[in-house]
Amino acid sequence: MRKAERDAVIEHATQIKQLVHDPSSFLTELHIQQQQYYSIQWLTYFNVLSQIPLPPQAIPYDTVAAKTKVPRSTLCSVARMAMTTDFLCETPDGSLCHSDLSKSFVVDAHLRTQLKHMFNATIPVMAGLVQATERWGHTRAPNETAYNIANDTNLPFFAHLKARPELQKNFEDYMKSRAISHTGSSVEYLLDAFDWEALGRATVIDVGGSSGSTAMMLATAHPRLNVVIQDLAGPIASAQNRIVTLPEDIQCRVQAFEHDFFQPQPEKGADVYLLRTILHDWPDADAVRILKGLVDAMAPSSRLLIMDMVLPKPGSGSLTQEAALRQKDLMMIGTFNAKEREVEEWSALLEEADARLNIRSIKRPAGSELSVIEVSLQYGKAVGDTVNGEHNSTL
Ligand SMILES: C[S@@+](CC[C@H](N)C(=O)[O-])C[C@H]1O[C@@H](n2cnc3c(N)ncnc32)[C@H](O)[C@@H]1O
Repeated sequence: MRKAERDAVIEHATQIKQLVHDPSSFLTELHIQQQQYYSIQWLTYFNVLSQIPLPPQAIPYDTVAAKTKVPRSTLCSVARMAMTTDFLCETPDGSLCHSDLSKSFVVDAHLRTQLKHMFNATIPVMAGLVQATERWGHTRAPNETAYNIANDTNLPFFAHLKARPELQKNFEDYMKSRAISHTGSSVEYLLDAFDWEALGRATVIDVGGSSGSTAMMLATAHPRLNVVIQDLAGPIASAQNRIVTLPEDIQCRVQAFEHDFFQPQPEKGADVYLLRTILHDWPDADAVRILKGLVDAMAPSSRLLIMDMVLPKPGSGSLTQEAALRQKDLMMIGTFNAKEREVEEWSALLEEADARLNIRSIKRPAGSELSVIEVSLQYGKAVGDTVNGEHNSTL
């Protein structure tokens, strides 16, 4: 089934369920959801999934319990709760086997990375939000967040990653896996949201480009593009390791340099400056500093592409899509005291950075969680090309 059709079915099912719920059934469902979540976490933590052979084979509970050193009865109860989400199944003779869903998390390393990231990084942050709000209230400080509570550190997120290389690697792996395999945040959507061919021979600066998934994808798809990845030392080292594995004709058009985006931008007058999932990590004051640094480097013909979420108004569209975006908004609050932004907030942010920054268009390719905001440097509003395709909005 195509993603758009699947999303539509899930949306209808969600709406129907909400129509028939009463408070009691709602409460029961909340209980069930948290137990389903913790069951899958338990199974992952004790490496149960990797002990179960791939379909059509099955394995007795006793054998899995012995191999993973967990009590058989707990394994049985936890696995059977997970099965209520179609995660794992049981044969008629009572052996444990994979469902198509649980099998995916064994055979696909990217999905496994995202599942582990959710357990180890995302959920603990959300769990720390009560304490963070209680302790720091209205703060915007980057080290007074739920992340600081969850990780028992005084360091802001990126400084903490720098101090803990294993966390830095996990985060890079997570960003890479989402860029490659997450259906809503694949880097490929960037191809559909901007006319790259029209640039001809051009230079793209991927500001905060991490280990280079976006840059490599762009350089592969468009042979006339040179792409420069800029990031902190750790991700740049990873990017450089990946660049040397590229085919020669692509490798020569991708470069990676350490650059702090709070410092003046060294690459002046580039055709495109790309900020992909960067500004949502920062409160307005910092986001403005990042933008000002780019404005100083932009030529009148330069384009700034911001690929980030544009939050919908509450209840204005699909509930399930809105929830997926709001989940990110809460993560940005919990991790950075930052946020996802609504369209008016994007306009205000750009205006605050420099009154010449004009939004030319906002496009959200079908299926993408992220929109691409195309911005140029000029006085007066651009008219005519403010389109928004299937998923675009007019400003
Ligand atoms: C959410 S990730 C986005 C990565 C990439 N643009 C993508 O879309 O996959 C944010 C990136 O910003 C980088 N970053 C954080 N602080 C930075 C700074 N001061 N200067 C440059 N890069 C920074 C991080 O290392 C990380 O790679």
